[in-house]
Amino acid sequence: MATGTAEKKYKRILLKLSGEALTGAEKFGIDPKVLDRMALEIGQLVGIGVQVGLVVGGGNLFRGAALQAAGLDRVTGDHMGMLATVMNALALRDALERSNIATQVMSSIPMSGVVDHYDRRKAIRALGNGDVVIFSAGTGNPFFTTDSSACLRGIEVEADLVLKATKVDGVYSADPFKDPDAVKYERLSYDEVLDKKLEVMDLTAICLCRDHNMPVRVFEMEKPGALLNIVRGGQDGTLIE
Ligand SMILES: Nc1ncnc2c1ncn2[C@@H]1O[C@H](COP(=O)(O)OP(=O)(O)O)[C@@H](O)[C@H]1O
Ligand SMILES: O=c1ccn([C@@H]2O[C@H](COP(=O)(O)OP(=O)(O)O)[C@@H](O)[C@H]2O)c(=O)[nH]1
Repeated sequence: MATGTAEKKYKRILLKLSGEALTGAEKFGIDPKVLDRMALEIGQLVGIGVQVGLVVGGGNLFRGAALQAAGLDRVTGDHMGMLATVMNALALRDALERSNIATQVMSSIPMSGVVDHYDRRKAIRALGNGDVVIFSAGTGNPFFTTDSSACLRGIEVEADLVLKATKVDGVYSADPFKDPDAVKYERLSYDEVLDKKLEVMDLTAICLCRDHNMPVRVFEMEKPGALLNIVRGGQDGTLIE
């Protein structure tokens, strides 16, 4: 029953991977071992017939805010950050295709000859054909984050769920890296995240999801099997809805 519906709760997901996660054991850039592990986990989803859209961050290479702090113009820094996400997307496509998973990269910033320009209808068609689609270059606009682009693309392609893979195993009452007494939530409403200013995801992204009823699950990518478990209906991490 390779593609049986009983094996999965969600038909189409939008998975957001943080750029920083790609660094793995390396000091900078991209750790090929992390790419291979992600390809393996994503391949398991494709194997049970889940349609997978991906958004990858760029924080392992450049972040606009950090470049601004170093003296660069903010918009230039954000352009560099968005280009960084395209590099990560190319690396991820390479790893997925080496694992025989058909993958397309689309960019919000036209980049003829390198990747296709984002086209919602083409993306939906590719997802329907079982290809993984990586949405790169964020929203194409400065002052946004890849959390927002993940939610935006997830809503546009009518995904059933946005999954935010991160370093922590869910949303806590405070940043668990800073507050050892922070308590994990199993479930939160969008308004609770906004009212409590929980910073696991940027608030623009949460507002967008609230306005379009897009559920978000925040989970720990390093936890083996968590991703597959979630698409089968498991409760890893925190659900925001
Ligand atoms: N209330 C909270 N619950 C969980 N994580 C939080 C919270 N507030 C801040 N964080 C931080 O948010 C990070 C997750 O965001 P993510 O986008 O993956 O990281 P980055 O900071 O690299 O963009 C976690 O690693 C955690 O340190
Ligand atoms: O729509 C977008 C998405 C991203 N970025 C820039 O790209 C960088 C990398 O994205 P992000 O910080 O979201 O990556 P992550 O934290 O997930 O690695 C950001 O810091 C921004 O500078 C942007 O300007 N517009």
